[in-house]
Parts: sequence; C-alpha cells; structure tokens
Amino acid sequence: MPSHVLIVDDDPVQRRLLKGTCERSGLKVDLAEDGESAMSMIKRSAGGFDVVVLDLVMPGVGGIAVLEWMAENAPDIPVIVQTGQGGIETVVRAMRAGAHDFAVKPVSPERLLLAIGNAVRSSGGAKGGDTERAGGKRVGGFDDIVVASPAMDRILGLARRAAVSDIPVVLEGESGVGKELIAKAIQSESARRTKPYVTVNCGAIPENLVESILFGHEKGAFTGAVDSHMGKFAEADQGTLFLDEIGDLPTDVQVKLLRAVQDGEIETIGSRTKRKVDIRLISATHKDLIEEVKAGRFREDLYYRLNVFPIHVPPLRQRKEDIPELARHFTRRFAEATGRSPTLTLTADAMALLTAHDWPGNIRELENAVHRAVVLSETDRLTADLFPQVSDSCTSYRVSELADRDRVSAGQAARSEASRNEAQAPALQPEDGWIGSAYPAREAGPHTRQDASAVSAGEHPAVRGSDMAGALAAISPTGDVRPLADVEEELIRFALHFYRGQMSEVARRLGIGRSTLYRKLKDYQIDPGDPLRVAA
Ligand SMILES: Nc1ncnc2c1ncn2[C@@H]1O[C@H](COP(=O)(O)OP(=O)(O)OP(=O)(O)O)[C@@H](O)[C@H]1O
Repeated sequence: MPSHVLIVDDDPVQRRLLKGTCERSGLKVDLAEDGESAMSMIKRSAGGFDVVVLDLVMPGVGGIAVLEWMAENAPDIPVIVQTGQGGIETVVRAMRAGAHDFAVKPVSPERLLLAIGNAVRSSGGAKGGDTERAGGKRVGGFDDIVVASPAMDRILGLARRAAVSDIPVVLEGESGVGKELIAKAIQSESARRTKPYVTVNCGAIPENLVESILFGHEKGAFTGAVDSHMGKFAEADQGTLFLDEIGDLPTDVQVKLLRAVQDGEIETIGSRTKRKVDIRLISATHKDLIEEVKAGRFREDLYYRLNVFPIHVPPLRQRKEDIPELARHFTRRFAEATGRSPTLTLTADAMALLTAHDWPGNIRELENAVHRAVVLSETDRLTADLFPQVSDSCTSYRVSELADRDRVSAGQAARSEASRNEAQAPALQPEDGWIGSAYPAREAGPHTRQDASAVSAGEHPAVRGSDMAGALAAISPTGDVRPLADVEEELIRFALHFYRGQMSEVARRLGIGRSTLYRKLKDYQIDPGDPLRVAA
C-alpha cells in the first residue's frame, strides 16, 4: 500500500506542486488548506496518514499550533515542516514543537521525497511506497549512509556513479563529514566488492615508514627490516586501496605513488624487480588539495592523476536537514548497542538544540554527543540536558543574536555564559529577560542565573541597582504607573521567550487558556516566533 501524505498549505499553487511531486512517486495524497482543516482531517482519519507536510505560516491556526496539537493528539505521525530561507530560529522552534524534519522553501522534489521516505521509515510505518530505496541492503554500502539533504543526496548520486567504474576518486571535506563511509560504500557497490579493501591513513604513519608501508620492503632492505613486508599496494591487488589524508603524504613518496598510479607498477624497497598491481584508488583529504599544489606541498601531476573524479562532501552545518535524521539514527544505533530500550527517543527540545548547533567536528561530533547522551540517560527520553556541550554553544549563539538585535553591548553578551549544569534549563540570561522596550524586565526563577551587575542603558531607576530580578517595571519613564495593557503585553512577550515559544506552557504559566493567549497575541501583534521584536 502506498504511503499516505497530508499536505497542509494555504497556497494553492504550492499545494498543487507538492501533490504532483508526491503522486508521481506513487504516494497517496490528501490536501488541507489551513491548520484547522488539517487537524480535523487527522482526527477523522484515525491514524490513516503516514506523514504530514506542513506549512508554518498560514492564516488562522498556524503551523506551530498544528504541531503542538499533533504532539498531543497524533504523536506518531511524523511532520515535515516547510520553512523560509535561512530561518534557523524557525527551524528550532518547529523542532521544539515536535517536527520530525524540515525542508527549506522552495522545497525541491528530491528533498521532499527524501524527507518523506525518511519520515515513513523512521516512524516504522513504511507501506512500501516508491520513496523506499530499491535494492537489497549491503553492509557498508550506500544504505548505511543516512541522508536527508539534497546536497548529500547529490553527493551520493555522484558516488554511486563512481562506484560502477574504476575511476580514481578524491573525497574532499572537513574531518568527520563521512568521507571514509562514502569510500567504503563506493567499494562495496563496485565490481571489486568481493576483493580486498585496504585502507591507509597517510597522516598517521611516521614519515620514514610511509614508503615501506605503502610499497613493502624486502628482508634486510634497511636497518631493522628483519622480515619482508608486503605493503598496502600489494595487499590491495585486484581490489581497492583507500588512501586517507592523502594531502599528508611526503613529497618523495608522492613520486613513487605517481609511478604506481601511472604505470600500475610498484617497486618494493630492496627489490630489483617491479611488480604489476591492479588497484582501484580512492583518496580522501581534509585539506584543499589545489591549495597544497599551489603551495608546492603536493605534486601537480599526481593531483591530476588522482583527482579524476572529485567529490566534495559539505560540512554538517551546510546541510542541517541531515541533523534530525542522523540524530535519530545514532540514537537507535547506540540504544541497541548499549542494550537500552528500543523506544529511546530524543525529546523535541533536544532535537531543536542539536539542529541549531553548528557541529565543527561534523557527524563524528554528533555521533559522540548522542552516544554520550544514550549512556547517561536514565529514562527512555534523551533530553536537552544530556547535551551540555551543545547547550553551551547554542547559548552563546542565541545571546549574541539577541545582543545584536537589542543592541546590548558586546560586554554584556560576553558575560552571558551558561554553566554546563544549567544546560537543561532554557538558556536565558538576565540580559535576555528584557524585551527590547524601555522597560528591561529581569527574569528569575529556577531556570536562570542572576547578574545584578548587568544593567541596561535604558533601565528605569525603579529597577536599576535593586534586586528586582523577575519584576516588570511598574513605572514609566515619565514617573507614572504604566498602563495594564503595556505590562500585559510585555509579560506575554517575555513568557514566550522564556518558554521558547511553547504555547501550552506559556498559557499554563500565565494562567490563561490557549485560545485567550492566541487572541492576545493577535491583539498585541506579537509574533510568537520572534516575541522580542517590538513593532517600529
Ligand atoms: N551520512 C552518515 N550516516 C551515518 N553515519 C555517518 C554519516 N556520515 C558520517 N557518519 C559517521 O560519522 C563518523 C565519521 O565519519 P567518517 O570517518 O567517514 O568521516 P571522515 O570525513 O572520513 O573523517 P576524517 O577526515 O576525520 O577521517 C563515522 O563513525 C561514520 O560512520
């Protein structure tokens, strides 16, 4: 049975386009033009949808409200939200509200189908739609590579094409982006898959041993050569040789490598004869090889020999769509490996945190962070506090953004560094508490740290210098009591920021119903996604 998709979008053109893409891939599609009808269709279908593709900005009930409703009423249906360009804040808000994945508008057909395929697979509700990848699973093959972004999908498309020939491939990209995984996939899907696959990390071998390790040596060829050694090229004969960190190869060894690649012959140290080898070469480097050539550290002739089919693997921060899928993948993997419950899942807050992070160590860093969290978790939920390193860096991201937005001085922003142990709390600082108006409200409560020295330039005398954390200014700059509506507006904005846009929590804490909250947002023209912004 094909997978059943509900597309929720107020734009009829967009609805038609997305529907066409899905139907051409054999999916069954229903359409909703607003949040309200989406919720009633989901209610009526009683679990009939496998996935929902949801626009966030719609008149009436918006996407975030639908997400929140689904978190309570249809938590098993994965939701893919459509977001505007570069809106990482929106993405974070949607993930926090329980979105499974996001796609940046205009959503390309490939991205949409990938996201739907992943969502259906990970919710375990695959009914065999055409978005499922064809072909049997091969260990170490492309099926082991988690992909959700179009960028990565294109890379894997290239790698698949390279796999069917013997063309030399160079994989370039930062450390931890998955170069080795792709190299292995190319090998395991190539005609040489049953032949040897030999890997060498050129950067990890002492310089004086590189030549011997690659090409081997005869007994007695040099002091200490007590036995003959075969060498990686000979080991990989008929198969594939993966040369990792090729940019670290000493220049004299580069000459020998060039000869081996050019003539298919190797010269074992101490041997008078040459040996023919038949090798498929895959190389990888975190360096920019052309820059190495320009700097004279890498031979140009070797560069052109090796770099026949270059593949650049982008860093994770440039393909954030991959983060949720990778995080879920690692959670499942480590849950299984450590004997934890297979129902171990990441909370929406944790997912939002991971998605916002820039991952300088790329997928390896994400993998390690999830591993650590799985080991530390005591329940079957991986919460944000299990990712303290990530929380810290996200705090600085948010604070610096707020500092910019509200023109808070750099000094103030620098003071705002959250402690690791407070990572589970909403990462707010005293400066965050004020809402960009003339009345800087300090927030307090168990979630935050106090900093009495942080006094904003526009702070009212009633607040300045006193321990007024958590108070809103009651007196206006003219010395009069502020209108109730002003204070209410300020409090709502603050609460939305404090609870990171979680409507149910905000309504509960303010002691009002959700519909009242929505009405007030409308009255005060507050954007729940950007509550600190004050209308000009
Ligand atoms: N798309 C992916 N899906 C699943 N796991 C991945 C993916 N990409 C990378 N990984 C995992 O992330 C880790 C780092 O990947 P890998 O070693 O291939 O990166 P690399 O670019 O070769 O790094 P380095 O340059 O440091 O050797 C590995 O454990 C790998 O299995």
